Amino acid sequence: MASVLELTDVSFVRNRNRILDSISWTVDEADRWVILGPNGAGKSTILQLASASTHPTSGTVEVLGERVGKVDVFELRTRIGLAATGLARRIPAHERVGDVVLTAAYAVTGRWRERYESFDLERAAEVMDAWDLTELSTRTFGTLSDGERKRVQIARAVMTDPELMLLDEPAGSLDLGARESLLESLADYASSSLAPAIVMVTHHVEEIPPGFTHAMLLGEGRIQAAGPLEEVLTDANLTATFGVPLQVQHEDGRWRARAKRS
Ligand SMILES: Nc1ncnc2c1ncn2[C@@H]1O[C@H](COP(=O)(O)OP(=O)(O)OP(=O)(O)O)[C@@H](O)[C@H]1O
Repeated sequence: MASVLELTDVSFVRNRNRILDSISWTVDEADRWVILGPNGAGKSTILQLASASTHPTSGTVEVLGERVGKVDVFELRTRIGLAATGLARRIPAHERVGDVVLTAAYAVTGRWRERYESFDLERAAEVMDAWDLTELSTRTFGTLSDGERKRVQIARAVMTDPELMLLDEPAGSLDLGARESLLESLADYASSSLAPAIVMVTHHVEEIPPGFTHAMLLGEGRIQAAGPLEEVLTDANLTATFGVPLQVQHEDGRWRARAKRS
């Protein structure tokens, strides 16, 4: 099985702060990973490295077989789907939903003079249908609810058929109904043999979509545990990572965690 992402002994230091420390991690093409950890653990920084948006201070990052630092990152980024809040902030509020998805074909936000081919238009329609956005296609991005915006961001990332999909807290700030419906869509997407490798950052085990295969627990910039979900999501590992006694349950493909009663 080919690896799509390989971090070898990666450290990332900013303002003398060691944000990531000696991270070695491999993602294979059939993997669906979740990265869990407390605030400030370094989760989003790992996604920035994986999306070739930044370089490690030491160690090496290989994305889709290309070594970051030795390759044209603009070309490489077109092969990566990224749905993150920072990116969503760059989408103009007046942009129509259909155009937010379509403009991913040119890796731009804000439709201008690009000439779209009929296959771009067909692909955008297909993706909007799969992510329940067809009825919203003429609405402007600024008028959408948080849940709808998350869907649009993911659809935009899916649009270019990426070889690696990176999702930063896709269910963060969603109400229960919006969360459940998004998780269902993510589970459908993840279950397709055509879907790329997926790495999703979250704070909550409840947000792990059914069908995800692996977990990394990150604490203070270090990997606390990484591997198949069932091996990693144990009471002991979650307790050590989040610093409170936790009890984890797994039922019907979903995970739950709560404080252990003494
Ligand atoms: N450019 C920077 N300079 C200094 N510190 C930084 C920089 N970027 C990130 N940090 C710090 O690195 C740590 C990890 O940040 P990161 O956003 O990766 O964590 P996270 O696990 O995604 O957090 P959260 O769950 O709160 O989103 C934080 O303490 C953050 O303040």
